[in-house]
Amino acid sequence: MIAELLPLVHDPEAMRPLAGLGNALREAHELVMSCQGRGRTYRFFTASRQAERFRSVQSRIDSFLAVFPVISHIGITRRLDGTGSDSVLSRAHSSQHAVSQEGPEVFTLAEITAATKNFGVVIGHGDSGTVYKGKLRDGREVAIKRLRDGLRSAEDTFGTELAILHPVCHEHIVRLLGSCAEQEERLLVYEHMDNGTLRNHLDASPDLAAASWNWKARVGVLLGAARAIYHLHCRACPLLIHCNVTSSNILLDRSWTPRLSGFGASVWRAPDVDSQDVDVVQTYGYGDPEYCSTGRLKPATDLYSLGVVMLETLTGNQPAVPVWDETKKTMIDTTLVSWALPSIEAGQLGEVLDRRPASAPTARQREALQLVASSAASCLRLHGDNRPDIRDVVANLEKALQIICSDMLGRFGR
Ligand SMILES: Nc1ncnc2c1ncn2[C@@H]1O[C@H](COP(=O)(O)OP(=O)(O)OP(=O)(O)O)[C@@H](O)[C@H]1O
Repeated sequence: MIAELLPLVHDPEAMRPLAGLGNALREAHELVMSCQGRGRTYRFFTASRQAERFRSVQSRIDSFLAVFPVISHIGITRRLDGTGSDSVLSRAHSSQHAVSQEGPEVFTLAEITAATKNFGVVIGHGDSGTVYKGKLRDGREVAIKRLRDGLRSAEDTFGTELAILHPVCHEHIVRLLGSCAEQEERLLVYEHMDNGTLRNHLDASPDLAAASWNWKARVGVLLGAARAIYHLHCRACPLLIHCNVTSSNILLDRSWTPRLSGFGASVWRAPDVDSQDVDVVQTYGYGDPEYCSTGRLKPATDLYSLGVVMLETLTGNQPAVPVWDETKKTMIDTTLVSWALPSIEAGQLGEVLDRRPASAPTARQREALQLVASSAASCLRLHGDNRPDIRDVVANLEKALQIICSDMLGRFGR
């Protein structure tokens, strides 16, 4: 497979998904050479570190192999088209949100250490590592994810985000600017998002949430996230499934534009198949029950997680809700879906609606929020095939936002 991919490394249409393959192979070669002709004592003392480096480079090579079906699809399509210039990829690239024109920047550890003032300001923690604030020499503000040393999943995240996220360029998706892989360090450098995550804002105190976090803002954030997923499912090249849509992975930039992040578990969507056999660990509370029981991943898996995010945004609750258990006489956690969905399906949205944005929404606001709630309910259907297409979700959210905006115009004359 590698032999078939290599000639495409410099192909204008395939080079972006394959950016970094050459480096990964070179690193693997250097590792093999560094082990040869060494004495037993050297091998004894360096074995575990070398094994770790082998695992790391192998996971990066694996992530390139995952794109093989897409790349061969390009070749076949191009041969069938009999043209190199108007292939499927060229047409997709001509869309407004094209892929990035350059490969990821490679930073030295010294540059990263200087940018973060020796990893001085922590802005977040995730499963795969810690995120630091930084400022590059040219003045760009960045968020730098320092992946946890020695963690296999962290190595996977590094390879996957570089191969998958870097080529994606869209107004509602966080930009991955570059990386650093030096010594044991694996670092990813993103544009800095100044206004935190959707989760941060839903957790904010009632005063703050009421002031800055009205229904227009909330539906606008959902619409941005849905447009990002639409781009991944229907426009990106190659197509992608995000696999980890959560309210903590929806960040807000300086102008409060929502931007989807957290691509460490994402996968390329194989062309012409309904579902694919992929091992993905979903965040608790967001897991698609169909995927959990079948292990078959579909774009509809992202729709389920988006449905949970929509419920969080409507109710203000976390994906796990503490409720009183009468038989156990104690508080237990239940899922937000089982807590909120029955009320929504019974037409009683008001019972679960967050009261912080407005204790009594106007009739037009209620109409818009009902539209969002119905969309959420359809995303949360058990069978993926019964969930809507992401295009329908985008259309519903656009309509809901339009109703809220025209209601505001009518009331405030703005
Ligand atoms: N580009 C960014 N700008 C500002 N803050 C960020 C950025 N990226 C991440 N963060 C902050 O760091 C936190 C952890 O990041 P992230 O969720 O991407 O880490 P992770 O290890 O991939 O986590 P997980 O796998 O659990 O999603 C985020 O919740 C957010 O608060």
